Amino acid sequence: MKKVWIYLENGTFLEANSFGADNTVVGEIVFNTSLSGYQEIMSDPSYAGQFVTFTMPEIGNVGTNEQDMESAGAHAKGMIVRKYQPRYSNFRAEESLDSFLVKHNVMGICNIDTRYLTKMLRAEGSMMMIASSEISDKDELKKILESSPRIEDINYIEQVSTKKVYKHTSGTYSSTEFKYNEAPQTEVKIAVIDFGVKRNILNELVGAGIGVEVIPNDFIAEDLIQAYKEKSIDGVFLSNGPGDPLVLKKEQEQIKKLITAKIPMFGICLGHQLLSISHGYDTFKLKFGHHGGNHPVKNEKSGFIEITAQNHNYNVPDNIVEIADITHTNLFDNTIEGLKYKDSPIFSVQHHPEASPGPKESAYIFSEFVTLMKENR
Ligand SMILES: NC(=O)CC[C@H](N)C(=O)O
Repeated sequence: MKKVWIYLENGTFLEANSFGADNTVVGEIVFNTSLSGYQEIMSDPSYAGQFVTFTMPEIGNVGTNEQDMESAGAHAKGMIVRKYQPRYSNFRAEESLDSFLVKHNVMGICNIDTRYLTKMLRAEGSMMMIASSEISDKDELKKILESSPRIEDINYIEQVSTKKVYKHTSGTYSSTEFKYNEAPQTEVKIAVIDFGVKRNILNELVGAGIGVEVIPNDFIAEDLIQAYKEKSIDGVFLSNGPGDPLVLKKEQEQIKKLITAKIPMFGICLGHQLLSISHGYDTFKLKFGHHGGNHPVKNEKSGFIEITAQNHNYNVPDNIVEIADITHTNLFDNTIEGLKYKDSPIFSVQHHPEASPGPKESAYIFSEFVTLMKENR
């Protein structure tokens, strides 16, 4: 097998084997504890700029297929796994994970102690790293890493947002019939602002009876306010997306105008963070973030515990309770997972109700958005 070398900013230097694309790449290393869904994770645009360490020890055994893509490409810088399994076996598989990574120019790093890496990241926090299938010299890798921009210095949204407006019409995916369900009758219409949206969010919105038009990140608030006044949209959805939400100044300015216009809004993950920042409450960085498919979240309204899919490094601050009610709380670390703003038709969640990969028990949230829009029509 080909060799690969990785160097982390805390001085850790390791040799491992590589699959997927050959390259020399700098990114932020995080760990993900999901047991399944490696393809959905690699094609989730929110991972742009990051290396994902999988705690699941064997990866690759179900191959990859077109239906499970969360976007048109694979956006993570690389994946780090204990064991890469080249022999895949699944009736939906179309190609191996190796050729999938080559096609999307993403590095695969294997035969590495991912438990050691995960424990280190848990103790020291997410950090920058470099991986190379070409350079084996530690000092040279260190030099490149130190002269490269950090994740918070790069605007990854520009790379992953759509360049043109489009309508999304596909409904939710049936995991018993292995096909997309027919979209129900449209009850309300929205504009989805694409910061790197996952396809399954669009599927769930459509599946809840929402007409969906996806627009680029460089949207103009006045156009949406006009569309809302003319009743050609009933609300706005703010998507998930990569990187540090604090760097997205242009987007925050536009969102502030939508808040003032009292347009019904719903945000997931990065969208949730941008709503907080645009209300004047800046996000902070968690030590190692939440990336996995088993995070218990308490629904503060019903009292029920939902097991959720998560993928974020940043969080909204506790003092946002001055202007919003907490609707959901993470039971791993008590951080805020969901908000309903007190005087406006706006709510948002930090976790991923669309799952994909992960449990689907938070999917009711999409119907709550429909109710909110109907109530404010
Ligand atoms: N999935 C997302 O939208 C992630 C949001 C943001 N990039 C974070 O890491 O917190």
